[in-house]
Amino acid sequence: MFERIKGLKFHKKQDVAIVGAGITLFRRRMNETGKELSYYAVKQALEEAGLEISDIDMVVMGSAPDSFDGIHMKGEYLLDGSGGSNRPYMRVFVGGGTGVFAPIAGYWHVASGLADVCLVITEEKMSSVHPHPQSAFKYIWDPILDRPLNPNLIWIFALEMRRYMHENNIKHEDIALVSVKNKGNALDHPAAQVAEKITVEDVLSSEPMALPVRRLDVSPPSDGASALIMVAPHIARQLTDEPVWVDGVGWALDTTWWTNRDLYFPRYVAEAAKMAYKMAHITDPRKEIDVAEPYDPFDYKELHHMEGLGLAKKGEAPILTREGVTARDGDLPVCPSGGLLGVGNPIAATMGVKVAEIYWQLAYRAGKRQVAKEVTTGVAQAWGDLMQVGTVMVLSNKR
Ligand SMILES: CC(=O)SCCNC(=O)CCNC(=O)[C@H](O)C(C)(C)COP(=O)(O)OP(=O)(O)OC[C@H]1O[C@@H](n2cnc3c(N)ncnc32)[C@H](O)[C@@H]1OP(=O)(O)O
Repeated sequence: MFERIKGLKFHKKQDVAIVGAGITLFRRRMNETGKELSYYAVKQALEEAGLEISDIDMVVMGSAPDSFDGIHMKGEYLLDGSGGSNRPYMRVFVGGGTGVFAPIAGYWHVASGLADVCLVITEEKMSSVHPHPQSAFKYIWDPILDRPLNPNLIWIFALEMRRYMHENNIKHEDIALVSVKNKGNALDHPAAQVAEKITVEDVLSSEPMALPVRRLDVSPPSDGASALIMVAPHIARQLTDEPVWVDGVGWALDTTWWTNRDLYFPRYVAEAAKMAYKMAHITDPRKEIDVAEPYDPFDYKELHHMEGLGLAKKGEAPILTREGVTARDGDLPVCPSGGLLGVGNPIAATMGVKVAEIYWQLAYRAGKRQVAKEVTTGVAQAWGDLMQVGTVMVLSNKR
C-alpha cells in the first residue's frame, strides 16, 4: 500500500490494531522503582490481550527527561521491568508529547511489517526529584537566553494562559469549568490521584501559583506507568472480535523560541492533527470524531488543544465546555478519563489516560467511564517537549 501524507511518502505493509492496555495507580510511589511500575502496567496489558511476554516481537519504551527518575540512560535502566531484554528494544522521547509519540513509534514497527506484536510501555517517576519536579524543568531551557530568567513551567503557563484569555476574551471562570469536569470524571477512574467533586469557585479561590494560574488549574506531579499491545491484523483477529485500529498518526515540533510563537494558538498541534487526519481520511474533525482525549496538564490546555485539533474554532472551546458539549454524556465527550487534571500527570505514562482511554472507549471497555453516545472514531493527543510539540493518534473500531 502506498500513501502520501503532506509531502511524506509512507509505505504501509499492514494495518495496526490495539488489543490490550494497562495502567498503574498514579500517585507519589516512593516505595516502588520505575522497573516495578513498568512491570505492573505490562502485566495488565498482556493479560487484557491474552498474551505472554514471550509473544512480544519488539518493545518501545517512552519516558520523559532522565532527571525525573534521577538515572542517566533511563531507557536502559527500565529495560528489565519493560520486558525488553533479548528482543529489539528502543526508547523514544519528546518530553510531554511522549505519551502519544511512544505508540506512534509502536505503530511504525507493526505498520512497516517489522513486528507483528509490539509492546509499548511508558513510565515516569517524578517523586524522585529533589527538592521538587519543577527544579528539573529548569534545565530544559536554552542556557543563554532562557535559563538566566529562572523559569519554571507554572510561570511559563501563566504567560500562555494570559495570552489565550486576552486574544479570545475568555474569563477564568470558563477555563475553570475544565478542571471541574475532569476532576469529576476522574472519580470513576481506578488509577486517579486527584479526583474530586469541585466547583468553579473552588478553582478561583485556590492557592495562587503564578497568576492567573492557581493550584486547581494545574495537574499534580505523579509516578506511574502504562502499556499498550499493538498487533498486525491476523493476530488481532485471533485475539478479539473488537480490535481498535490506528487510522492516523501525526507529530510536529515548532520552534523552541518563545518569542517566535504566538502563544494563543498551538500551531504544532494543528500541524500534527493535519497529518493524522489526512492519513485517517478525516476532513471535518468536529463531525467525524466521537470522543477526544486532548492533553490537559492545565485546564486552559484542554481548550487550547481542542482548537488545535480542529474540534472547535479558535476561541470556541470554552463555549462548547460551558454548554456541556464536552461532558461525558455530551455530543463531543472530551477527557472522559478524567485527564491529567483528575487522574494525574506522570508525563510519558499519561499514554494510559490518552491513547489507552480512547482504545477502551472504542472497545466499549471503559466501564463507568464509558461515554453515553455510540462511538466509532476517537482522537488522542499529547504535548510538551520544550512546550512546542504536538503528537496525535486517530483510532477507530471500524474496518
Ligand atoms: C507537558 C506537561 O505535562 S507540562 C506539566 C508538567 N507538570 C507540572 O508542571 C506539574 C505542575 N504541578 C506542580 O508542580 C505542583 O502541583 C505545584 C507546584 C503546583 C504544587 O506543588 P506543591 O504545593 O509543592 O505540592 P507537592 O508537589 O509537594 O505535593 C504535595 C501534595 O499535594 C498534592 N498536589 C500537588 N499538586 C497538586 C495539584 N496541582 N492539585 C491537587 N493536588 C496537588 C500532591 O499529590 C501531594 O500529595 P501527597 O503528599 O499525598 O503525595
